[in-house]
Amino acid sequence: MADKPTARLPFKDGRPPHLPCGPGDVAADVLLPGDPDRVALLRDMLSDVQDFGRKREFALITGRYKGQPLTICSGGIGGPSTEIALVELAYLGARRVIRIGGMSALVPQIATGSYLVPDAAIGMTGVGALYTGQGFAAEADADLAQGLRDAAQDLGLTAHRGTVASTDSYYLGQDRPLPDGTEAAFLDGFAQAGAVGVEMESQVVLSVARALGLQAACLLGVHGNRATNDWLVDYETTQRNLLHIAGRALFRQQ
Ligand SMILES: O=P(O)(O)O[C@H]1O[C@H](CO)[C@@H](O)[C@H]1O
Ligand SMILES: O=c1cc[nH]c(=O)[nH]1
Repeated sequence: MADKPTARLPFKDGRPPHLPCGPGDVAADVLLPGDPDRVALLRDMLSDVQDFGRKREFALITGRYKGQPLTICSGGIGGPSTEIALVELAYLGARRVIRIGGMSALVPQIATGSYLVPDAAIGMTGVGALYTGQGFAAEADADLAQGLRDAAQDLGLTAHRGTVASTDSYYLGQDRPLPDGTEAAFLDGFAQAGAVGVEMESQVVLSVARALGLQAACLLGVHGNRATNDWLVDYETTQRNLLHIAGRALFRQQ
């Protein structure tokens, strides 16, 4: 890679234009939450932490989880920022990526406080369509996904299996009312296509990771349930369990 940034690839001395870090700063294994505050929340669960700070929505730390090197990097909300994070992480040496985040279930059987490890992500994200083609499912790495389900079970936590739907929209695209009362009806279509949950990034993570040759899977805490209208007000425990499940899955495999 050139030392001098070019318009085509604006890295400087190997440092990417968006993530707050450079060569040698990223571990092969990466957890990708959406919210930068979740990087801070999980920080005390790692040892030997190097904090590279934050640029825009991208906060990044690298440390050790039970002795193994691990990076946690936030990717923001939605496809565009998530694609940026994944591509820059891949340039910096990431090999396995797990999206850790939240979703709402579309079926009553998947209760708030439980987890979903999708086999695949469908939906209507622009980045997903760009990388995978409109209408195609993006598949998780089967071994990594099964490792996450096994790890959850070992920890006594319930991890469901199924398809998740991702969308670029939190309000209209997820059938939430706008201030003038306008409501859409996209969730039935996702459920009819086989999805059991909805959120905003899994289709992006799985399709971009596949194109980059990264092993990737998603581990989603169930923050809401659209069938029962239940909403988890405090999801700190769920978020911290995401790190325990993911860490166990990543490092048991080796
Ligand atoms: O919990 P995170 O990873 O932020 O994910 C979910 O929450 C955000 C919306 O509030 C979207 O990014 C959605 O996918
Ligand atoms: O309902 C929800 C919950 C989390 N994330 C979403 O995108 N939607």
